[in-house]
Amino acid sequence: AEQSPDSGNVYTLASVREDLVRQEDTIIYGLIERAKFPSNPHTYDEEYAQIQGFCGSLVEFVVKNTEAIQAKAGRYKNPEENAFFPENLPPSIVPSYSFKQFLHPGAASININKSIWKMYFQELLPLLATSGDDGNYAQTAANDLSLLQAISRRIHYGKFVAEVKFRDAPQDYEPLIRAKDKEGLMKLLTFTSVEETVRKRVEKKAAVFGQEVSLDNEDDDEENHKFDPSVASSLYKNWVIPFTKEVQVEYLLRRLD
Ligand SMILES: O=C(O)C(=O)C[C@]1(C(=O)O)C=C[C@@H](O)C=C1
Repeated sequence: AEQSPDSGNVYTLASVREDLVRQEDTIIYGLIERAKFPSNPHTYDEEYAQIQGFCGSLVEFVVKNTEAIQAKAGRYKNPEENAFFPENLPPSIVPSYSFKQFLHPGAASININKSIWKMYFQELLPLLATSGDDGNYAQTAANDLSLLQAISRRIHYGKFVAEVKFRDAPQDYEPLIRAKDKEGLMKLLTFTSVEETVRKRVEKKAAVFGQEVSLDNEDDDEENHKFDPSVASSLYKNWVIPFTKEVQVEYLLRRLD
């Protein structure tokens, strides 16, 4: 297709919302994959891990080392990605793609993965995983990481949502930014009906994607889900949407620097 001179503007409110909808699928599959394993407490227990030359739990070991490999392979060159342990990540060793400079440079300093990490282990996992131990600690940690990454990517995508909203109505945002009016910004960027639609769709997707599929119609079992669909809507209602909004406010506060 022919590129218009304005094709630097690849993001619109419709396109970022479409992207958020697609990211729901990734998060829900991530929930299904993590729910496949029981709680497996040894994955998170520093005393149990006893890894030579490493201080921390098995999940920290897997996340830190996987992030280091992915950093070398260029993952964090993409402004949509934010590491959980950004300190001391090795540089990329692969040729770099030139990503569109869409965000204000202040975006790079926003990383709320510490809050996401805490929410994930303290709030989400107890709702999602049945208690038990099946020994699959490494697999459990790997599934934790891919779900954490999907949630983090979704939440930090708020930077793009905020930039689009700012460009669409700078006259509304600028006075609030100058006044550092967090509450006013929060109100201006909120669309309650959109949030409700998101929550309902996520719950429906969780029920549909988590269904047992059988070829015999009689056997279709609406009750037997791979995880409780209300966990997905709670995740969005209590954490994903509020964190996405927090990222938007943080981004906007830096937008005129
Ligand atoms: O769609 C938007 O406008 C967003 O900012 C995203 C989002 C969300 O996290 O789903 C957050 C705030 C809005 O109130 C509605 C939805």
